[in-house]
Amino acid sequence: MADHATPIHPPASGSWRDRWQNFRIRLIADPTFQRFAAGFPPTRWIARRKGRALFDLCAGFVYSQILVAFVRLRVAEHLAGGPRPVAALARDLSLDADALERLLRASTALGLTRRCGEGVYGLADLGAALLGNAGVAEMIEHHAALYADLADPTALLRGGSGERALEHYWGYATAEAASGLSGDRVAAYSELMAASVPMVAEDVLDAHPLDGRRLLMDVGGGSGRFVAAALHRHPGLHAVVADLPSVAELARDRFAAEGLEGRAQVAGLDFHRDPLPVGADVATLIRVCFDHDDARVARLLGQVRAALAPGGRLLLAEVMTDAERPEPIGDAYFGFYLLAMGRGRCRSVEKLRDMLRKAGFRAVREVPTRRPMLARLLTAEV
Ligand SMILES: C[S@@+](CC[C@H](N)C(=O)[O-])C[C@H]1O[C@@H](n2cnc3c(N)ncnc32)[C@H](O)[C@@H]1O
Repeated sequence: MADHATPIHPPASGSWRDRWQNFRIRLIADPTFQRFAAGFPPTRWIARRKGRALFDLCAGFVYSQILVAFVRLRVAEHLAGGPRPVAALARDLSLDADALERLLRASTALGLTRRCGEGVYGLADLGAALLGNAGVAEMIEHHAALYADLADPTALLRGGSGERALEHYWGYATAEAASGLSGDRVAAYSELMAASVPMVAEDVLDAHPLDGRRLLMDVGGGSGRFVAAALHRHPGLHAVVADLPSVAELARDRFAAEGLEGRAQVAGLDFHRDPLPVGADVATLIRVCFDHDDARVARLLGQVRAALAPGGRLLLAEVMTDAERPEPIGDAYFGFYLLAMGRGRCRSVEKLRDMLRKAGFRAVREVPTRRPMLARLLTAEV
């Protein structure tokens, strides 16, 4: 590795911290030091931990594909009743017992299952967590499209050629006229969003109950699952979902099926082109802004502010990143997911706060949510 390594030069000047960092980096890149650190008792554990972290980075795609097999074969569901012998499970899954044991050993190493005795496996914490979460399983299946787009990551960074799988999947991201997207083009992503939004809805509505609010407008509200959750919690509340026409129809169907049609309306529109319905005293943008570039988000925030009634409040919830310290979900996962999709970026609280202020909102506040890795929440006043 070090034979091909580019020499690292210390900066001519800089703080002692920079000089120390540069010294460390040169040292770690040196193969002689690597060998020494791996054997020297005081540094051995650090070297092993870092080596393991680097190996996990190399092997991450294999781990993900083991997870896909685990989900597709519904292993967690088959172990929900308790530990089972491999042979019996193999019969249920129509899989060769050796192949299944290989999968179970791998999923045990990854914390999904545990070995309970010779040839017997049961669920471990991560496998059990999957059981209670249909949205995660759908997301794992959906990752097949992202996996295809990431096959050549440098081509992706260079802009690539031809339509990417995610670009096609999220038809609105790069469409010239998103309001023309047919029901077929929006069905898959709307279903995926409906499967994954309940946890976000719970966290947002727990962090910021809508007591005392009269009319909620959920902008980019998808097939209405967030609105349905809000209406079930707050019997005095009315709501409107503003989304693309074919998605708004899905929300209309949901409201009819859940007996909410008297309290929930839909507005089929393109929020980049058409005005939003006016008069709501609370608006929500749930997992919407990160799909779009800055200029469009700035315009959309201005539109939402103009549509809200005096005294109205906006709740903006999505994954946010840290301005100073890049982190895995916002910067690595969403950074590349949105790159494949063709639009959007994960923004920091500071960036969104600034955009909200520029759109005319005041008193922007972050309200802590239970699972910030799913969504952080900003509120802003008209
Ligand atoms: C990532 S989904 C989030 C859906 C929902 N808020 C949730 O969290 O499950 C983004 C939503 O924004 C809608 N959307 C995207 N571009 C739009 C546009 N130009 N006009 C109206 N809706 C749009 C999509 O149809 C989709 O339902």
